[in-house]
Parts: sequence; structure tokens; C-alpha cells
Amino acid sequence: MNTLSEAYKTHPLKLGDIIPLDFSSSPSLPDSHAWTQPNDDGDEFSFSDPASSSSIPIIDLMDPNATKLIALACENWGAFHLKNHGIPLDVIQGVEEEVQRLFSLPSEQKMKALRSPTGATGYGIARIAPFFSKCMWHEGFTIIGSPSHDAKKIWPDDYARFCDRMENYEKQMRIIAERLTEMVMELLGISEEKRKWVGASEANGALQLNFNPSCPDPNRAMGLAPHTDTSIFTILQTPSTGLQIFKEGKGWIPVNPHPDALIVHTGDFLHIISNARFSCPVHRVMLNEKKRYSVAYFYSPPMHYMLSPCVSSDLNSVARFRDVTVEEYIGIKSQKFADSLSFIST
Ligand SMILES: C=C1C[C@]23C[C@H]1CC[C@H]2[C@@]12CCC[C@@](C)(C(=O)O1)[C@H]2[C@@H]3C(=O)O
Ligand SMILES: O=C(O)CCC(=O)C(=O)O
Ligand SMILES: [Fe+2]
Repeated sequence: MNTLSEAYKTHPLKLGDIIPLDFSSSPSLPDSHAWTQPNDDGDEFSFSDPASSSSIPIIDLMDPNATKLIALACENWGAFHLKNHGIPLDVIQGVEEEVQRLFSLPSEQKMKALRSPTGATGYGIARIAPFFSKCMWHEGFTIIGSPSHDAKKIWPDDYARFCDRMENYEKQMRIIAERLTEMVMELLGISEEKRKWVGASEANGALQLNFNPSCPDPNRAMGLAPHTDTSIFTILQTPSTGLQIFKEGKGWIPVNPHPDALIVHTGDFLHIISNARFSCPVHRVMLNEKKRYSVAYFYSPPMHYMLSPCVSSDLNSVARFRDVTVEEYIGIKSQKFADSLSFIST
């Protein structure tokens, strides 16, 4: 097994867990999509006190101390804003335009590219949906490799612009992801042998277009349910508020977009490799009445790569996880979801 698509194929979803609601014909929030009762402001759902909360740092990729600052941010938050990343504004805007064009299509048009139960790419709800009893106010489009197969189903004669923009964006994301990965892996003291996949073609990239349509009852809806990312790093573009990360002892901290910056998350794979030195934050998306979008790029090692926690030469330091391959971990995550890390902990 070589690709992410093949890895997810082995863990099929039920058809009922794939089809998004036709949001355009839903003037009110159906019970299936209501996460809280009216007037229920339970602890779990509510914000932390905004006055007492700080948020993730802003890091300049060109800063001579960038590696140290990134490591510190990954330790304290598992997330940071990245500025001076070098992605031209028109590339970001081009992707935004395509995302708006895609999700504003009528439901039946998007359904032509519906992800099959064994598929990993195309249109559908979030993969994590089966782990929650309520549905999300969310639709997504997943790209792994070339988007043309799925894009052709939606726009038979007019798919080229979408594909060009997505492929170009993915290429640029890959360059940043490689750079960040190289920086932190070197800082962790990981050998060149164990780092040689970084920058190689067998490294895995996936692009997820997320869309939350305008919601009639946003306080009771969920834009994207709490999860950690299955990646080394995830690089996120969004002009909208709503993303929150959970910080132990502080609660849900808003991560609002910073002009010209991308948002970077540490994923499960880097958490494992760093022997839990870097955190992989649980995050979610809350809504307001406005529609919102985000584009997430997930960077991962090849399927056969062994994720082994780095333990320092200090003999007292012990591996907190057993060794697993990327492929094995994806299988575990498909079964155990939020319990995956404790399942492999020693
Ligand atoms: C490379 C990835 C990472 C995936 C699976 C696969 C393609 C789609 C990604 C997402 C995108 C939306 C949130 C998430 C939680 C989901 O449901 O699908 C992500 C998931 C993961 O991070 O596990
Ligand atoms: O929409 C967002 O801001 C977050 C998206 C996300 O967490 C994901 O795609 O994994
Ligand atoms: Fe995420």
C-alpha cells in the first residue's frame, strides 16, 4: 500500500455517513444537527473567558530564530500563525474563489462527485462524522493527488481552472510543510536516515476544502467536531473566525485569522515522533450566522514509515508510544478516533 487513498480505502464508511444535508433547503436547524438544547449553555460547549485567554503565537518564517520559536509554539500550543510564508496573495485568493464556486453549486451537482464508501476523495461530510451522534453543519471536498477525476464529474468541460489552482496551491503548501518538518525533525535530533522522506515524492499530501453554509441557528450547530489531525503538520487558510483549540486548564481558545498569515497545527504523527514533547491540540469549528470556509493541507510521511518516538540519549527517557507505521496508525484512528494515542501509549 503506497498512498493515503489506498490506506483510507481499507477503512470504508457507511453510505449514510457520507451524504451531506442539502443545506440550501434547510430553513431551520434539524434535530439531527442540533448539538445542544435551546438555552443549554453547558460547560463543554462554551467558550473560555476571553479576557483571561491568550492565543497562539505569530511566527515569522524568515526570523533567524524561527526553528526555536516553532518548537516552543509546538510545545505550548501545538499551533501557531505563520507569516512571511511566501505564498502570493493571488494564489490564496484563487483557491478561495474556487471554493466559493464549488460549494455554491446546487446539491445535485456536488453529489456527482460524492465520495464512495471506500473512497477517500471527492465531496462528502467529514470522515470523523461516524464518531458523533449529531451531524455537523459542514460539507467538504477532499483532494489526494490529482483533483481532475472528481472535478470532471462536477464540471465536465470546465474543470481545468479548479484543478490548476488546487494543484498549484498544493505544491506551494508542500514546500512550506517540508521546510517546517525539516526544521523540527532536525531540532529533535532525528537522524538524516529517518528524515530522508521529507521532500521526497513518496511523502503524502492531502487537501481538504471545508465549507460551513450560513446557519439558521449557529449557537446550537457544530462547524467541525473536536478532533486532532492525522498529520505531521496541517497548514490552514481561512478568512473566517470560528476555529478554537482546546488548552488544558484554559478551555476553548479562539484562533482568529491573522492578516497574511497561515495557521499551522501539529498533528498526531509529530506528537508521536516527538515523544509527546509537541502537543497535537484538539480543535473544533463553531459558527456564527455567516457562511465560512477553510482549506487545510495535511502533510504526512510515507505509508510504510515507522513512527518511533525520539528518546534522548539520557537513559532515563523512555518511549511513551510503541512503534507504529503510518499505515497502521491510520487504521487505528479509523477505529478508535480520540482514543488512538492512548491505544498506542506504553
Ligand atoms: C489526510 C487526511 C486527514 C483527514 C483524513 C485524510 C483526508 C481528510 C482529512 C480530514 C479533513 C477534515 C477533518 C478530518 C478530521 C476529517 O474528518 O477529514 C481530517 C482527517 C484527519 O486529520 O484525520
Ligand atoms: O475549518 C477550520 O478552520 C478547521 C479545519 C480543520 O480542522 C481540518 O480540516 O482538519
Ligand atoms: Fe483539523
